[in-house]
Order: sequence, then C-alpha cells, then structure tokens
Amino acid sequence: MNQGHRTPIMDVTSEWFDTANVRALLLTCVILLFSLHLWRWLRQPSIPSPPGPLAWPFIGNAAQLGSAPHLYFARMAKKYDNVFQIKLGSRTVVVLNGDCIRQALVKQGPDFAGRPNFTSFQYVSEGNSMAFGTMTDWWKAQRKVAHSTVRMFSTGNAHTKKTFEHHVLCEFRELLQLFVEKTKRDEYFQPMTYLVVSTANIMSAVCFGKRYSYDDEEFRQVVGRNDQFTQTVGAGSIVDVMPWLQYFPNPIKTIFENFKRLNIEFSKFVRDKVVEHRKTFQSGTIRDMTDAFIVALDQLRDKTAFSLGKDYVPPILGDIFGASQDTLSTAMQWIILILVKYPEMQTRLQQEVDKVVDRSRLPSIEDQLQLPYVMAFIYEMMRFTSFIPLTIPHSTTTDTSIMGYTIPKDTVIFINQWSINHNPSMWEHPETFDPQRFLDKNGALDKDLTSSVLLFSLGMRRCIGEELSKLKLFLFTAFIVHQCHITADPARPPKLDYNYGLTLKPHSFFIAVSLREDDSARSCHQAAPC
Ligand code: HEM
Repeated sequence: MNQGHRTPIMDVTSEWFDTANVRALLLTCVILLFSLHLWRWLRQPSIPSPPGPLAWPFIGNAAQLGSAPHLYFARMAKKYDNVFQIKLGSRTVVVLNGDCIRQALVKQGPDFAGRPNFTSFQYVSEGNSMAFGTMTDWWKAQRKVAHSTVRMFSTGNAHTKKTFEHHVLCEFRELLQLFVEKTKRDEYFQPMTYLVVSTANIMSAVCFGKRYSYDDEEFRQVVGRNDQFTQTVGAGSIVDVMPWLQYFPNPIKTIFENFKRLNIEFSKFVRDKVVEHRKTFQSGTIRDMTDAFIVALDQLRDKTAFSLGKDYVPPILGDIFGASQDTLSTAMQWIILILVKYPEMQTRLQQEVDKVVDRSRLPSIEDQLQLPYVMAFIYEMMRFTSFIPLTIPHSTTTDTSIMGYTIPKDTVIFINQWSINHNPSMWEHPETFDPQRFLDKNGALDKDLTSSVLLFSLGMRRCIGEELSKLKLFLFTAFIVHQCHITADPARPPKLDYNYGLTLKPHSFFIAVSLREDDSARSCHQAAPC
C-alpha cells in the first residue's frame, strides 16, 4: 500500500523537478544568449566596417582579382560602396574609389600615408626605400630633400629647365637615329627596350652624370627588368598577401626569387655610383643629383639627431632612378602605341607643332603654351590608360574612419586611381580616347579638367616627379611629331591590351619610323651639342 502511495508522490516530484530544470536551463540559455549579444554589441565599434564580397578561407578574394584588379575594384565599388573591403590571404584590404580618395589622401592625409609591411617592400633598396617605407620623421625629412633636389635638376627655374631639356634632346637624337636605322634594317621593330634605355639614360645623366650605350649589357640588365619589379610590388601581388608561398617550390616563389635578385643587383649598381662619387667629390662642385644628395643628406644628418649607421644616399637615389625610368618609359610606350593606333591624331599633332615650330629648330619648353593639343593629348593618354591604376599600396597610421566606416590602424589601403579617370559622371564616354575633351571652346587647355586626372596620387605620398614627368612627356611628344612619322605594322595591327602590375605595360607592338623630311635630322642636330 505504502509503496503504492509513494510511487505517485515521487512521480509528481520528478515531474515538477524536470519542469523546473528545463525552465532553468532555458532561462540560462536566454541569459547567455542575451549576454553574448550584449558583449558583441558593446565590442562593436559605433561605426561599421566597410562592406565587401564574401571571402574564401586562406586565399580570401585573391582569385577574384583577375588580370586587371582595378576593373574588378571598380565593379565592386558599384556593387558595395566607394569604400569597400576585401580579404587577400589573411589581410584585410580597404579599397578606396572615386570621391573618397581625395577625402582620405588630402583631408585625412596623415591617417592614410603609411605603407604596409609587405614582404616585397623589404627588398627594395635593401629595406631602406623612402617610396616603399612607412611614415617616420626620417621619411618626412628625406622626402623634403628628395623633392627639392628633383626640382633643382628639372623644373626648379628657367635655367634648370633648360639643362633638363638638353638631356632630353640629346637622348632623343640617339633614339631617333636608332629608330630610323632599325626601320631600314627590319622594316618593323618593337620599340619597348629602346624606350626603356633612352629614359634610363636621361635619368642616369641627371642622377649620375653618365649615359650608356644601347648595347651596354650591364645597363640593360639593370634597367631591363621593370616588368618583373612592377608585377611584384603592384597592389594585389600574391607574395605580399600569402608570404608562405615563398617557402616551397612553386611559380610564385620563382618570381619572388627573381625579384630579390634584381633588387640586389639594382642596389649594387646605385651603391657603386655613390661610392665612386664620394671618392671624387669636391666640396663646392655639384656635378649631378648624386653629389646634391650627398651634400644635402650629410647636412641633414649633422643638423639633426638622425643617425642611421649606414649610407642613406643610395636608397633615395635608387628610388628616384627606379621610379622615374619605369614610369616614364611606360608612358612613352603608350604615347607611341596611341600615335600609331590613331594616325589622324598623329597628323593633327604634327599640324599644330608645324604652325608654331618651323623646320629650322626643334620644339622647346617655351612653345608649350602654344601647343594645347599636344598637352591635351598627353593628359588624355594619362587619363585613358591610367597606366598606374592603383598607387603603391598605403596603410593607415592610426585607427580612423572614412565615409562612415571604421578602419583600424595598420589596415592595407588600395587607392584606385583608374576609378576617378573613368568615372562616367565626370568624363563623357570615358572609354573613348579623345584629347579634344581637354580643350575649351577657344581651343585652350582646360586647366580645371586637366587637374581632375589622377595619375600621380595626392597628399603626403604624391609623386615627387610629377612636374619633371610632364615636362619630359611634353618634350618627347613634341620632338617625335615634329621630326618623324610613325606607322604600325599592318600585319600586326596595334591593340591597347596590357599586362597588369604597378604600371600597366602595353603588349608588344611593331612600328616603322621615318623622318618627316630629309632635313629633319639637320634641325635635330643644329641644337647645342651633347
Ligand atoms: C609619368 C610618370 C610618373 C607617374 C605616373 C608617377 C606616379 C607615381 C605614383 C602613383 C606614386 C605613388 C603615390 C602613392 O603611393 O600614393 C609615385 C610615387 C613616387 N614617385 Fe612617381 N610617377 C612618375 C614619375 C616619377 C619620377 C620621374 C620620379 C623621380 C624624379 C618619381 C618619383 C617618385 C617617388 C620618389 C615616389 C614615392 C613617394 C612617396 O612614397 O612618398 N616618379 N609616383
């Protein structure tokens, strides 16, 4: 009986106990979930991170970049926002497009002026490069010196401009002669290597006081591997976002080994020049940019607390020589390619130059204001090709925010210059090559529009060779159209395709060059002797 009584009591108790347990468990779960949410909400910054596409494990969005990352970024900007983020390997990269570029680089300049600690950057100038190094007090001081020294040897004043013009002219003569000879011998030839050596020679004359023969093997070795360099340091370079790829045999490792070797050889070339200059240096005589840097940086060291325990001149010279010859020779390749692609524009350029410069002399700096179509052509080449589509990668120097999105310190930042130059709300038919867009109704150069082209970046990292480059490209274009006629090989019609890297390099193309008149060479040689 007792047992019979007890059993129902126990059943009720355990039922009650079970229900209480379940309730308690549920309550605990709710409290836990609530706490978790609260904790996440409290941890969440008051402003969100930029949106962006879903990333794969390990590789992130690397496989989506394709052969033209700037175009992928422009598509993603349309889908998400001008500020969006992707993952490359394990790195978060924020990509800036359109209007927010000026906001970041100019208005919030110091926040966005760093450089990431990418593996490849540590091999440029033995890890002491100013261009690839992050922002420090030494960087600021060095950049100031570099900027004024570049001006001192190019656009600083009327006299320095003339000296620079003379270097360009001397090299142009050699190049023209070579082009004509190559055409006589081969009918059609590829101009790329000659344009690289020619540009490197101008900068070598300015930097080291010496030019080289086109057959000089050592010089060609040193300057002839620009594509290997720019493919490795360009935004989206695989080794920088997946550095583990360098530790076992694979194609990326081979590319990276070549990159390291070329940097070692390049640094040695520049270091030898500085050693030679220091040995023969005479106080009070500045022979070239190397001497100028020796004086300026030695003074800076003596005046300040900077003590680097090494020679600080080779890295800065390496930056100037390296940055200038690759970019300018790429620009010249595009100019020639476009001249043969659009022969009617070549004719129009010739007509404009002929009106201002007769056959007795060559175009000069003083003619620039009267040659608006030449300048419009150069700006359109820069806009249309955007041949440095993304700047050297930046990084944030502090926790910051832009356009309502939060960006932590040390985030990698890609700046998509292409997105500005091809923005349809700014440029009518941006995919059409049309220099006329830069001329107003009176045929004058529209300065507001030319300043909207973005190729030399902005703010604290803005290129220090912008003025020199524009002068060089003006002289080169004016000389070319004044002196010769360039045609494409009809069997291999020119295309505007390119290989992606820090600079976009056109695919190889074939041209023939003829002098416009038999006495063209004479007017070229009448200028001051080289
Ligand atoms: C058409 C020719 C050129 C173009 C389009 C060009 C463009 C650029 C760009 C986009 C950058 C990266 C800026 C950034 O990261 O935000 C840069 C940096 C730089 N450029 Fe140029 N450049 C040209 C020619 C030159 C020349 C001729 C020199 C030297 C005389 C030069 C020296 C430098 C240096 C030293 C830097 C690094 C600046 C820094 O990190 O603070 N560039 N250039």
